[in-house]
Amino acid sequence: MQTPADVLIEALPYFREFYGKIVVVKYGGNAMIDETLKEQVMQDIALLHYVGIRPILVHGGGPEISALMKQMGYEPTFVGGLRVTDAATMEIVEMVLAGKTNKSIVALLNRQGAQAVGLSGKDANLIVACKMHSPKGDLGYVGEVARVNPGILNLLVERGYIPVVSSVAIGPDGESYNVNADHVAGHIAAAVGAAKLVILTDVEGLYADYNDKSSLIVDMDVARAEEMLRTGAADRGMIPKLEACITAIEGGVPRCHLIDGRKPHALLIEIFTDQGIGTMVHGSGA
Ligand SMILES: Nc1ncnc2c1ncn2[C@@H]1O[C@H](COP(=O)(O)OP(=O)(O)O)[C@@H](O)[C@H]1O
Ligand SMILES: CC(=O)N[C@@H](CCC(=O)OP(=O)(O)O)C(=O)O
Repeated sequence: MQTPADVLIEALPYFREFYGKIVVVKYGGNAMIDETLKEQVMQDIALLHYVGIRPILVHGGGPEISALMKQMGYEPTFVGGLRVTDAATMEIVEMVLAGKTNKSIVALLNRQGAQAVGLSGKDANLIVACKMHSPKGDLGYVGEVARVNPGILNLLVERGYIPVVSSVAIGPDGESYNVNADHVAGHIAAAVGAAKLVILTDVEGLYADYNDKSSLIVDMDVARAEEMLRTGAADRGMIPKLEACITAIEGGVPRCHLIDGRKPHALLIEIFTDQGIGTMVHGSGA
């Protein structure tokens, strides 16, 4: 029978491995809706901070954007997991993500004793984007990351603040772009040299076959992630997540994880226990 001390001792090698390192956490979608879970995620992030890890939180908020769009009489449309974003939708996206969602996460983290600072990709030109030209059609103001200027993030984490980043980016002429939050997380993880990218989502992890829940992939390399994108085995919301893992790993991040944000304290289980959780993506041969 494991005692509380055993649990802490099991975590010791992980405290040591990640002490002083940056861990980028992507939090979004449906895992963000439940208030109890939300509070637990904030506790986990505060805990990372208090054991000397430097977390950066990148958040989404797709369901909240869709809810406000519907309230305002617009019908949300997605192509390949990305929201078709006309000018009116872009305004709603910015109001929700950079406004309400970002500030509510900051407030929740600060209630856990952290010093969180909310940023959008516009602050200090953190995320510069250009229009995404998708082969699937014109997505309007959907952006792809052209450049990350991580200076502000490094400054904040060195001073003990927890950056909370929304995925609204700035274009070359100062215009706003709606960038998928998974894509932003992948680019930020690469730009800051994170030790890990952890993406919390609303499934156990990546299934080889989504219709077969016994096909959870525990561990895979980038080549297999690319293959799953090519064959369509990962579709809808999983597409940007796998793309984010590939971007991060190609940018030097050793490991990325897709984990179940509906599971209480999934983040702590992933980082501090031997068992791990969800799907780990790593470089070829790692
Ligand atoms: N092979 C797969 N394994 C797991 N999930 C998949 C797969 N293919 C598609 N999906 C879908 O991806 C979704 C996760 O993406 P999304 O809903 O955008 O997450 P979030 O809202 O957390 O950003 C899952 O709920 C599932 O419907
Ligand atoms: C282009 C695009 O799709 N942008 C996303 C941005 C928010 C997001 O990514 O939220 P989740 O992480 O909750 O899905 C959107 O408009 O929904």
